[in-house]
Amino acid sequence: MKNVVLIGMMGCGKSSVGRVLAQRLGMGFADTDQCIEAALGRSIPEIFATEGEAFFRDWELGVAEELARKENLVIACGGGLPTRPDAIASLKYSGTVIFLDRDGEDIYDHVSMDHRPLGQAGREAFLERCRQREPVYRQWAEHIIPSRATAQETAQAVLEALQL
Ligand SMILES: Nc1ncnc2c1ncn2[C@@H]1O[C@H](COP(=O)(O)OP(=O)(O)OP(=O)(O)O)[C@@H](O)[C@H]1O
Ligand SMILES: O=C(O)C1=C[C@@H](O)[C@@H](O)[C@H](O)C1
Ligand SMILES: [Mg+2]
Repeated sequence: MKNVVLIGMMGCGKSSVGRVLAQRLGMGFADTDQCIEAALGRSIPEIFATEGEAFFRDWELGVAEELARKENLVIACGGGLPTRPDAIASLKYSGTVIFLDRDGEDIYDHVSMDHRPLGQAGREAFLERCRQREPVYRQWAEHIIPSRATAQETAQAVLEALQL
């Protein structure tokens, strides 16, 4: 089976929905953020603080290319992965890309930004990043699924969109 690739803003629910989806589909689960943290033995905030964003994005590309060679996976992408066209292009080639569309205000007001280095410049900066990213997510997505219910309900909506 082709991969199912989840994209969307940080905190929209890719990791939580992805885990539920993988279980429901009997597929494996991979999370690009976790792959990078495991490979480097450091947390995302540490990586951003010591190496910077460009270094992280290069790793993200490498992980995307590696996962794209596999199949039968639900892949939760890092929120910024689609800002590198080469990274999301390789994953799109490997599967179906789903944009989990959750309102930026809802995310900022309810999701902790403690471990999200690019979420720490305040509410307006976060919402501006959402506005910049939205067309990018839309451009790559085959399906756009509102992510405003529980992870289970959002996973169910993804299954229906995939007709699975
Ligand atoms: N559809 C949803 N509606 C409301 N809250 C949700 C939804 N899906 C997940 N959540 C909650 O939002 C938080 C962020 O979810 P999650 O970590 O899955 O986001 P993410 O998209 O993987 O973020 P990141 O890009 O930073 O890895 C979690 O606390 C999760 O329980
Ligand atoms: O949206 C982003 O740029 C990010 C989202 C997270 O998944 C992590 O990849 C990291 O915090 C950066
Ligand atoms: Mg995640």
